[in-house]
Amino acid sequence: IDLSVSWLGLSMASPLFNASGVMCRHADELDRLAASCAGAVITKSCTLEPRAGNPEPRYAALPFGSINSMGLPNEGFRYYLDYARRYDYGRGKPLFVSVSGMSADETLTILGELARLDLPCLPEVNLSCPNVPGKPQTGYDFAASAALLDAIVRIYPKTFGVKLPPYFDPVHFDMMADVLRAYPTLGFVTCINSIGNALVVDVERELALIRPKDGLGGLGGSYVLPTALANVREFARRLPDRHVVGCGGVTSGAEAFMHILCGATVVQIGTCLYEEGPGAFERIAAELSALMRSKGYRTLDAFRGRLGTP
Ligand SMILES: C=Cc1c(C(=O)O)[nH]c(=O)[nH]c1=O
Repeated sequence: IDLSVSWLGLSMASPLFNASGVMCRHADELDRLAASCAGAVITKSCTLEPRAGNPEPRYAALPFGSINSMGLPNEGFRYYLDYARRYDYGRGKPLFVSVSGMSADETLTILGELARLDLPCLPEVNLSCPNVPGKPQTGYDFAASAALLDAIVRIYPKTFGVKLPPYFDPVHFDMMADVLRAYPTLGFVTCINSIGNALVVDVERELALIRPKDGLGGLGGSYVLPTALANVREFARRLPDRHVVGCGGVTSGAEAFMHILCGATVVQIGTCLYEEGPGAFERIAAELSALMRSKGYRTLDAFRGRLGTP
């Protein structure tokens, strides 16, 4: 069974890696991911300046996933560019740098610096952070997304990707795909970010579970799997010459299989990684491999994007 993936000039021994935000804020965490069975590594979304993020409690594990309103805590883009400079690309694990400036200008400044360094890492531009009070999710504003992408391709000449929020209406799939299709250097779209502004209640204490935004936070984990799969399949259909990175609700080999069957090239793992630790990569890869064997598939290409309709 061959779980390898070659895409965007990269080669990965496993299609699984971390979702930005989980186990990737500090260099030691990133090194731990690089030493794990993950096929790649992506950094926590970065801003121009370091951020402490939102007041705690800001993360809670739930029966079927998680809720978070971290508020973009990160060490600042220079820290991650420095990590990207020192990273050992020779070990065959691609590095992705997630960028989520507090403004379009911040994002452009960060990408300009990244372009100047001309490193093998790829940017994943976050259009979907739901947890910075007062900061809208760019991905839900199609004109703002197009304007940002227009500016990005002027200052960043190489391949990049975007992290999208979940959409819930075919018209929105059409509109966002029309925006993204206009940028030939947009090599991948990551679907999905957390489902924003959910509210989880502690009945006994009669309190919201997390503090920021009076309890509103992004939902992750099994709760979001069906929405994630729909977004993966709908964008893979609309952007057949780009890659879709699946993200959302992967806790097992079967769910990784679902994402790839829906068209994902590779798959990110967030909540499950946060709760289980990096051993999740080995376990899920082994489960995926066993499932493929039972179905007679030897490679991911044998079933990628082949979901049918009854
Ligand atoms: C980058 C901020 C994000 C955060 C956060 O830092 O609160 N949480 C998410 O679920 N998705 C994000 O994109």
